[in-house]
Amino acid sequence: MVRTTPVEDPGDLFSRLPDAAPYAWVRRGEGLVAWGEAVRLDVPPGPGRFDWARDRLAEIFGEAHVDDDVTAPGSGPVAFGSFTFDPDAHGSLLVVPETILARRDGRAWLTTVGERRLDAVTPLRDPGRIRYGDGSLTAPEWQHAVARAIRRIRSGLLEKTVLARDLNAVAERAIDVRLLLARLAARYPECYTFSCAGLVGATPELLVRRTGETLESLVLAGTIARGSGQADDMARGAALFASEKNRHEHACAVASVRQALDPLCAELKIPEEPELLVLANVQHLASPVTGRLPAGTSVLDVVEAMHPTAAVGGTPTGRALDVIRDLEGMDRAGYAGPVGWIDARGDGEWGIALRCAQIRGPRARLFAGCGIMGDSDPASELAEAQAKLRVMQYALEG
Ligand SMILES: C=C(O[C@H]1C=CC=C(C(=O)O)[C@@H]1O)C(=O)O
Repeated sequence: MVRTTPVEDPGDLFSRLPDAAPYAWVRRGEGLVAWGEAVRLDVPPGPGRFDWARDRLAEIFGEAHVDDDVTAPGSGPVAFGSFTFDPDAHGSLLVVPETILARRDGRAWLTTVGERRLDAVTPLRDPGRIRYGDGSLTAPEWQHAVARAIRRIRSGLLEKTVLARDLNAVAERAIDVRLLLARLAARYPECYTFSCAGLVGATPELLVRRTGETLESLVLAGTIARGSGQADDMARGAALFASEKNRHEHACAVASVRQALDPLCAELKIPEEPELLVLANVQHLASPVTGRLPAGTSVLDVVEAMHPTAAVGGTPTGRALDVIRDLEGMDRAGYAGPVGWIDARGDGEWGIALRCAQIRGPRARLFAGCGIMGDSDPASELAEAQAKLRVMQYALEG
């Protein structure tokens, strides 16, 4: 029994979360937060994982008795999900939460699955001092891996790959995900602040939003650090635009999205030139994409067609993934995989899980990666990865 009813404006969505493992997808104060587990699906690895997930969800949603007084994208039953980057890895999952609180376009609603329970909102807990340790590779080892990838690109084997690194953190006390969400949303309002089964972050990259027949996506690739003032910032933004390396890196990502969406969309609009997306830590080249989908195409069909884009894989995809497997030296788990939500109509929003960490009790595993081209410089890529890691370091430390 699923019931959705309109509610008064709840204010800050995160402040309504009880101290349970929360689910969230929020940008500029709008989106969905949720808690409790009515249904949990562990998605079996393999090439058919998105089809399996879509079909199992359709069965589950089909069996529900739904009483929905709102009928908007995200009303009625919703599943949050996170898919591993590697289709053959375990760990992809979908959860239909028991309680969902949402706000969108001036409307707010509450969805409950089963009996309505009142969960007490406890005060946020500080995790205390954070200590960091190397992840799978030390910084010099990772730079070495980047140098090897550059050599393979220069030999003509591939055009682009994306190498990531991880960083381990341990707090004095269990990490309260709600605190991370609040800090991320305040500092990165342009990004999608997300939480799903311990994978928490603020990603600037929208893989796909499906609203009826309308598709939206935001392709990102090409990065430069923020400047020390407005003039410096603008000069850096202009340098990013003029950088052949970054424009080429961005063009690879756009081409991969075009290739994935062309067969799916009746209309597809991709601007000729990227624009600049300025975040608190870095600036990116960004291409907003829109398209029209045939009726009946679920958001998960689009996710399946798009993952992995060249923003997190490379060009050509197969060879780039071989290089990642060979040189990165780690399991990406949910990092760089699709994360988001889907409702019973097939509408939903999915991002690429970037600027994120996997949280387990007092431990966090932070991730960041960089597009590697033939003219990349390993030391600059390391600095870029460090700037991207700062997102979650800030969330942990405040
Ligand atoms: C792989 C990441 O970023 C991607 C998205 C935007 C810009 C990127 C870059 O310039 O390298 C990456 O392609 C990451 O943040 O871990």
